[in-house]
Amino acid sequence: MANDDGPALELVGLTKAFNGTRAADGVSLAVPRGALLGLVGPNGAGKTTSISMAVGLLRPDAGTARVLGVDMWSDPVGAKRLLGVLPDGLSLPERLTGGELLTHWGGLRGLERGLVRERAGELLRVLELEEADDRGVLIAEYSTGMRKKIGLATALLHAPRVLVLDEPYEAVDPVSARVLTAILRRFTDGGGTVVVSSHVMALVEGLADRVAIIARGRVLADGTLDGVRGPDATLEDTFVRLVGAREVGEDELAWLSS
Ligand SMILES: Nc1ncnc2c1ncn2[C@@H]1O[C@H](COP(=O)(O)OP(=O)(O)OP(=O)(O)O)[C@@H](O)[C@H]1O
Repeated sequence: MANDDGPALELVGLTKAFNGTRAADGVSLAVPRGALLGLVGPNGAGKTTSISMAVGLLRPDAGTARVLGVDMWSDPVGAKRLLGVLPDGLSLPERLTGGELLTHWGGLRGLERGLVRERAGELLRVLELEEADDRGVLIAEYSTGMRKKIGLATALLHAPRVLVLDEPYEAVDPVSARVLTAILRRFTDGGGTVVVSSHVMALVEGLADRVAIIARGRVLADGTLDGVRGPDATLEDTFVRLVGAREVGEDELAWLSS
């Protein structure tokens, strides 16, 4: 059973090595209820690995995750019921339309058919996928941004309490990005909790109230946006200071300007 207090999502010492190298090295985070947390880090930092372990897609070597107090690895069904996930590189059934996917997904989630029809129609409309659906466009024909949006719709369909979205804004046009932000705000206003990974610092600054910076498989900073970046710095300044910036030397890639 979900508990009534404590964090919405807890990552506890999550560790995973690939070929002897630790992609996540004791990642611990507590995301309070109602928070919108931005998870940022450079390429290869371990964001996707940590998220995948947190949502039950990748078995950790050590550590665990709890969703509203429900342990992901001892009660995966209970934990996943509370969770909506947009994974990295989501694979979708290409021969279905968006509407068919949502109908199928709702059935798998054990939702009543009428409710699925209602919610699916609303999600397709709000995410501006309705017109393509009316024309019978298959997911195989979707653009990258449309794939993100239908993935998000599957994450929302069962009205989860915690959303974990890996790069949800990637390839999404500015109008759809606004819709996505409005959906996430409504979700947190209603007491839901969101974790969003992103490379775009300005986006995280405008969206999140909490931030965690991860690099080389470790959490370097975690807290409120103001607490992490300080009163005078931007999130990007803080990120570069903690992660370290690489300058391109004058003699490097010289052949590009010859
Ligand atoms: N299945 C895998 N097999 C081997 N190595 C992996 C695997 N998945 C991830 N890695 C390695 O683990 C490290 C962390 O990768 P991860 O995808 O978690 O980083 P990330 O922070 O999500 O990066 P990006 O921002 O580039 O998406 C990288 O060095 C990556 O090469």
